[in-house]
Amino acid sequence: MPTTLGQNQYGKAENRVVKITRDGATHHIKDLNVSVSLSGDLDDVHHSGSNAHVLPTDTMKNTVYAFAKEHGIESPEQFGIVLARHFVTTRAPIDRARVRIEEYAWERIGTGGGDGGGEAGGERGGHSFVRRGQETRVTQVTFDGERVEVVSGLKDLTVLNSTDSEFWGFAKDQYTTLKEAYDRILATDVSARWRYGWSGGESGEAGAPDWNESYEQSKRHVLTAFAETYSLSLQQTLHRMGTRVLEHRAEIDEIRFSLPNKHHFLVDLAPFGIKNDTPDGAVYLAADRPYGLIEATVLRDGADARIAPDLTTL
Ligand SMILES: O=c1[nH]c(=O)c2[nH]c(=O)[nH]c2[nH]1
Repeated sequence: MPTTLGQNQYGKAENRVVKITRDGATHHIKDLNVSVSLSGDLDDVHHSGSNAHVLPTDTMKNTVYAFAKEHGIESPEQFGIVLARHFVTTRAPIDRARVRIEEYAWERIGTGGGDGGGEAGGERGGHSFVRRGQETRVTQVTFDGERVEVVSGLKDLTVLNSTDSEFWGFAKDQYTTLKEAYDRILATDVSARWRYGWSGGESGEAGAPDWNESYEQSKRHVLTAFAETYSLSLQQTLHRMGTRVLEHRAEIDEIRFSLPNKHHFLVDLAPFGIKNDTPDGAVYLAADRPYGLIEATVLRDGADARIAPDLTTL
């Protein structure tokens, strides 16, 4: 039966790279999960089994580790760009490379020395780390031989406002039982992806944003907007978070969020003769499912919407 080969790509997924850089007794750690995927003139391997155009995924794995040593890991974005350019520019049949990276953050364990976990972390603290429990930093670099596209962001950044959130005036039908809320908990695990306007210099990273600074500031603006918005819905909070990032970070053109609404239900303690809506606080049941899922993109005026709707695929 005649068939047509559709979109295809191949690569090595989830290369776990830990790089230690020694600066005397003070060590630095970078901990990444790197996934490479290549596409191009790969019809033959699917049709006839000829592997002439197939750089082994094992080689991709080796390249990731060799580049970590040779080029260093300044940021996940810089590392992804170097890798993506390498595969497209050195392999004629390959016309597109996509590199996805997650970064797991570590912080120093301070062991005395009085500096409470500063640079060296005390006498013996320069090589002891504890995993930072907050968010995971993510990036995706795509290179098609001409343009670099960088989409970065974060996931699993859990935040909660214990007041300044309402939800009322919503549409109602015969199945609506939700009570209007004038003072509720608003909590979510922020997943965000932002796309940079920069698309690569003639060579290397000329004119590229300061990736680490951009990440830290964007995260800060997301958190500040969450904390400072008096919320009438999670949708409104999402829009404020996106707008704030675009207002303050000129290098970003588009930002998308996926926000689970982590519902907290006031527990009915009336059967026990206990009033549970007192002004001095209340007890809630933190439900894990089902959850509302609020997703939207905020764009700089005139920018293209290029971040895929489903953030779980990124
Ligand atoms: O912020 C909210 N947005 C909704 O769309 C919604 N729907 C719902 O039941 N609760 C909420 N809360």
